[in-house]
Order: sequence, then C-alpha cells, then structure tokens
Amino acid sequence: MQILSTPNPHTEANPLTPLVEVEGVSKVYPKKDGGEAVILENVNLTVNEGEFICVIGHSGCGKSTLLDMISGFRQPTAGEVRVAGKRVSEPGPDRMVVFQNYALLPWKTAFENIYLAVHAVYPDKSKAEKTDIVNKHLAMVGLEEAANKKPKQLSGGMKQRVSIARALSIYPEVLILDEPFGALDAITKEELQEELLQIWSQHKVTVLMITHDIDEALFLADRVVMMTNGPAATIGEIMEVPFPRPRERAALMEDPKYYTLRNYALDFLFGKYAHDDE
Ligand SMILES: Nc1ncnc2c1ncn2[C@@H]1O[C@H](COP(=O)(O)OP(=O)(O)OP(=O)(O)O)[C@@H](O)[C@H]1O
Repeated sequence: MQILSTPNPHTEANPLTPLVEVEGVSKVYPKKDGGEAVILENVNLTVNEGEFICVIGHSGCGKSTLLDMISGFRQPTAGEVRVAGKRVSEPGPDRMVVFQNYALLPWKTAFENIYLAVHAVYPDKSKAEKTDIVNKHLAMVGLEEAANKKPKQLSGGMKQRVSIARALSIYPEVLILDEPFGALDAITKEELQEELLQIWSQHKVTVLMITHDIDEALFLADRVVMMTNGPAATIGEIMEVPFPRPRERAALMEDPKYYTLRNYALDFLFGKYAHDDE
C-alpha cells in the first residue's frame, strides 16, 4: 500500500523508468529438522532508475535475504527479480554490494582493494586507466591521503568509504547497502550519510539500502519500504519521503512532516508489527 502520496521531488524531475523489479518473490529455507521455513512470501517491488530506497523491518524478517536475491547471491524459491528487464540469476557488476563489516582484504591497501575490483571487471583497460578510476573514486570519498594504508590503519568510517568507493568504481547500475553504517559512531554515521547522498546525486546510481535507523531512512530515501514480521514476511507499506533535495538535516528536523512520517514508521514497527524480542 502506498501512503502519503506527495509527489517525490527526485523522481518527479525524471521520467520513471523501472530498473529493479521484484515480482511475486518468495524464499523458503530448509529447516534443520527437515521442515521448511518460509522467510519471504509474495514480495513485489519496483524500484525506478535513480531512486534511493531504504528497507526497514525487524531483525530476522528477511531484509538481507531480499537484497541478496537482487544482488544475485541467493535465488528466489518462487517469483523472479529483474534488473533492467533481465532476470537475475547470479551476481554481476551491474549490482554492487556494500556490507556493514566492510569486507576489505586486510593485506591490501585501500588503493589495491579498489584496483583489484576494477581489474576483475575491466581487465582490458590499461593500467593507467584503472589507476585513474581508483584515484578518482578515492578522491570522491576524500581518501587520497589514505591510498597506501591497509584496513587496520583505517578507522571504521574510512574503511566504509573505501568499500563504497570500491563498489562505485565498477560503475554499477544498482548499489546495494546492507546496514552500511550500523557499526559507526553517530558523528561518522551522519558524515557518511551526507557523503552518500552527494555521491548518489552525482553518480545517478540507484540505491537499495537496509537500515534499522528510521531517521537515517527519512534523511536518505525517496521511499521507505517497511517489511512485516516473519515468518512469511512481505512488504507491509511503502512510505513516500517528500522532502526536497538537496536535504539539510537541520531543516528536516524542523519540518512537522518529519515527525508525522517518523511516528508513522515507528508505529508500524513497534505498534502494528511489534516484535516480542525487542
Ligand atoms: N541460509 C539460510 N538457511 C536457513 N535460514 C536462513 C538462511 N539465511 C537466513 N536464514 C534465516 O532467514 C531469516 C531472515 O534472515 P535475514 O538475514 O534475511 O533477515 P534480516 O531481516 O536481514 O535480519 P537482520 O536485520 O538481523 O540482519 C532469519 O530467520 C534467518 O535465520
């Protein structure tokens, strides 16, 4: 169900072109005792080109499973996922994923971590071209100075910047972020949210991001996808976020609409779909 039908300022400027289509998707995992666990049931979602989507829902409802089926790391039990009209059957460079734990190779420098990814996807480019792409993306996240540092010499925020730079250096159509700022302190998290918005608007990449933080979702997203609880979770509601862009956190906080949306999402999670364990 769509609520709060205020036109979306980002997508309104562009014609809506569906890029990611999740159609009738269900996911069943085998249980240890031999039975089956229905994790997701009949999930339907269309994400338009250039949109920024946040997915929220209680722990264990199947958010990562859903995004894994878009990235191609897992396959639906029923239904299908299409990206640019093509059925997703495996991971591909058109869909890059950034994880909470950075997933950097510890023995490689920031530069080398990104270079490896660029080389894997564009082996035919010259060394100079690949180096240029890496340096451009290190600069994009403000890490030129840290190019030769290894992950253990970098802060959590810097490591996540490297992960984002690595993902974008492949020029994906879809950037998938699984709780990317969950391990960061509040100040670093806010800095990275702002950088991510800038990068998103410059790169025109389509973003799908899991978060547990409603304020983060309202600051970043065009639409917030709210999942029901499992088992057999699905999309309960999709909330349009009507704030104009570029967004300023302070201005957002002063907008009464912000609290209406925030309370709506909180009520969805902790009223309508309250979770016993939380
Ligand atoms: N390979 C698997 N085999 C069996 N069950 C699995 C498998 N992967 C995930 N699950 C189960 O599927 C459910 C959904 O997991 P998933 O990680 O997608 O949830 P989530 O909403 O992303 O959780 P969180 O917010 O805690 O990261 C959980 O109950 C999990 O234990």
